[in-house]
Amino acid sequence: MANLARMMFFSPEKRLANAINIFVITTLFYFFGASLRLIDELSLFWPLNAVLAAIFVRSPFLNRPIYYFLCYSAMILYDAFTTHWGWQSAIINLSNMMFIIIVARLLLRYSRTQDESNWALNAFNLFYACLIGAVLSSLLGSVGSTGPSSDYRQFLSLFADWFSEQFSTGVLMMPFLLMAKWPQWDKLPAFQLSKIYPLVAVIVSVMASVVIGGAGSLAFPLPALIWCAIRYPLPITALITFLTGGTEIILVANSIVVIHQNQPLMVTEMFSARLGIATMAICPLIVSVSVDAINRLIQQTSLRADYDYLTGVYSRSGLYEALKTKIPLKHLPKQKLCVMLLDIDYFKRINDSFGHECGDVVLASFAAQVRKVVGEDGLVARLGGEEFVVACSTCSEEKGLAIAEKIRQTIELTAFRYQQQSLFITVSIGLATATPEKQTLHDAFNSLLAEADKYLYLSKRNGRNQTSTSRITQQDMAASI
Ligand SMILES: Nc1nc2c(ncn2[C@@H]2O[C@H](COP(=O)(O)OP(=O)(O)OP(=O)(O)O)[C@@H](O)[C@H]2O)c(=O)[nH]1
Repeated sequence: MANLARMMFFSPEKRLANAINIFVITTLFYFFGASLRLIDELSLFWPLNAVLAAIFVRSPFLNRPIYYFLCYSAMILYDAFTTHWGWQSAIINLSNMMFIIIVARLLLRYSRTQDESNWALNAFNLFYACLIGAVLSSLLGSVGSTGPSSDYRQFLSLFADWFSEQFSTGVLMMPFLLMAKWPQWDKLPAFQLSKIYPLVAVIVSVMASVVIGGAGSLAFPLPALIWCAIRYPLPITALITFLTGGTEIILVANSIVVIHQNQPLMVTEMFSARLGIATMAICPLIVSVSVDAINRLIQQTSLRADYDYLTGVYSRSGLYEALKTKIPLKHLPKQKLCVMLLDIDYFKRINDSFGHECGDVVLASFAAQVRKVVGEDGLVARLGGEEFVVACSTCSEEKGLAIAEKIRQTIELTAFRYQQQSLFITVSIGLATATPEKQTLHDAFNSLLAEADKYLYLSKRNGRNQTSTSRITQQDMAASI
């Protein structure tokens, strides 16, 4: 949703559109918040501040005084038309702006400087940014609306109410608002009943809170939420956590979850319940971001281990993994396994004459050419240095030789570009072919690799730029091309 929302509503180039959109969104959410205030059960939420703070974080170019001023003006205008608050409206809305600006600025400052993949730290940042933003804005709001000479207890109760509302709404809503992405419907995984178990567990645990009651019941959904964090993507976990936390707050405020015998709830109890729910809500989020970070790390590590960084072809270990799944020998038992060992001729001269960087460029282009010739029929890997291996299944030894010769000729005719120069290289190839019968593919490959190495040595010794193999004569070679 980040990119989509940015494309639809905000863009660094379209300042007028940004100004109009920010004004309209502020007015709409102000209206929405004011409407929630009319419904008793939902009057505990003021989502505008969290929504605007998330918008300013997701579109950092909006963090300019003019856009802040437009938000503030929209709030003041809305109040002017719909309330009789007078000067108090200026203070209350200033306190709203304070939360929005502090949270957005803190998140932009401390989350952006960190490694993007270090989401766990970002979740902590969110918690502390909401805490600081809520304390400061509630102070201003409560002092401003009660006045300096008012009753101390009235101020404290207003502050507690204000602070717990801002903090809990921020912590519950912002993770989802910051991470939400527009779903790619065509890529959604198939439905499986087992996938909804964590969600069902959340619903059951909330119901258990209602039945059992007491302050401890507020923590009942925590294990189920952590289960969600492990099973679902980050934005989904953030959404479920937000809905669960919001539901709990509504249930407690309306005495459906009874945490205290003396009803109605005193402000300090509601204050404590809200803070508790918000604090609980951050835990699954931290688990979720940690799981996300671990998954990314595993993906990156296996990518690094399976592929050669410079050329993009398989590494030695990646080739062994790919052999298990990608060579279709087991489906075609008569097929032959063909292993070619390729070594660029006089590669040292390229490094010596044009530099190591040029050598790297040639290696990468060489690998790309080999991949192009081999196509989907085989696997290409770099064993190290300027030595590569190709493994493919063919119907005959001659077909394997034809592929090897096609590679050799393509390399010979290719002009490798480096800066303004064209370089020409040749490659020597050793080829070994067999029908793996009782051997595993892995063992067959290893013995063919050792055999191909001997033929490669022959190719080098006989003058390079040639393919050597067993029983095949020069006439066969000529015929196979
Ligand atoms: N640029 C670059 N050079 C590499 C890399 N890995 C190995 N080399 C160089 O590849 C060269 C291999 O040289 P040799 O083993 O002597 O082989 P050669 O010069 O190709 O000669 P023959 O194989 O006998 O035809 C060495 O100079 C290595 O430093 C790499 O990743 N990048």
